Amino acid sequence: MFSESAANGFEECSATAKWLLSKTEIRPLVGIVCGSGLGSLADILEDQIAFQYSEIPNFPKSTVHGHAGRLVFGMLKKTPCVCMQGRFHLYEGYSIQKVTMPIRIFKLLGVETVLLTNAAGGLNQDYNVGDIMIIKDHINMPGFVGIHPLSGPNDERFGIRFPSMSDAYDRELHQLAHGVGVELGYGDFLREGVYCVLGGPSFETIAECRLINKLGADAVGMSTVHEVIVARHCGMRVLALSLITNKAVLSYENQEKANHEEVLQTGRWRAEQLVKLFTTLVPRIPRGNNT
Ligand SMILES: O=P(O)(O)O[C@H]1O[C@H](CO)[C@@H](O)[C@H]1O
Ligand SMILES: Nc1nc2[nH]cnc2c(=O)[nH]1
Repeated sequence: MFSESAANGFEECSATAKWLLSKTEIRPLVGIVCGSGLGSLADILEDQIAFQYSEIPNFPKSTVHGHAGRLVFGMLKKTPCVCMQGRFHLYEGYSIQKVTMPIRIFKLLGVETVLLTNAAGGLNQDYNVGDIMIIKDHINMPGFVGIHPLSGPNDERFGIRFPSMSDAYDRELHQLAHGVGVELGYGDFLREGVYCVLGGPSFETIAECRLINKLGADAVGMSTVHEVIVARHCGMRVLALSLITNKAVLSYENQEKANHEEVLQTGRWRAEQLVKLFTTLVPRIPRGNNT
């Protein structure tokens, strides 16, 4: 129906948002994106109305194990939410515009705050598997070579041509998440750090891990950053969390190898704590002050 070059164009996203709004009375203020193995976060929503991605006009399909491919609307305490149970990645073959299209749809649904989660490899040698890292900043590796979700003509209806990214990760939400984590007794495995995105789908070599660690990254993955940029471009506030699902291999003495099954297993193991974190956090998110 729509051409790929306009995959996240205003008209295309509006048509999809309009279709969704005609099927549910929920008007979400918070949008949640579930990372690999973290799909159970959607279960926290009450009075659910769920759509398979395949039935939503103009929506991509999930192809990765651990990403169910459902868009779930529901209430969390008194907050209306929408949750992507499964996200899209560049390595699936989607254009960067298609990967980030759901974030623009969030905006057009009325979402003010986006909560993103991902599974990531821990580069910081102090990190352990199962740590939850509040992302304070990112390194957009694909962006260094022009693979950027805002490349191409800018549509002012979404945002400005040159958006700042020095305030990409909302400091108030960061403090809120940290406070809730401590309150729930998660202090021992709560971190804050820098996330680096690479294209995937292969995991990193040892030399690549060493390089990005030296550049200042604490964790590495294949998602989130494009979504953050698009969310900030259109003025939604962002909180992003990485679950450290495996330790990145930085030494030739180490025989370990990253693998997707371990990533999913760690997701299932920590899901309960993430569910509690979100259930406590979401009702405390301030409303109506987009930046
Ligand atoms: O970032 P999410 O979607 O959590 O998934 C992460 O886990 C997968 C690798 O196991 C990659 O897709 C990586 O990006
Ligand atoms: N690139 C990358 N993505 C991941 N997702 C989960 N773990 C990893 C990892 O070690 N590297």
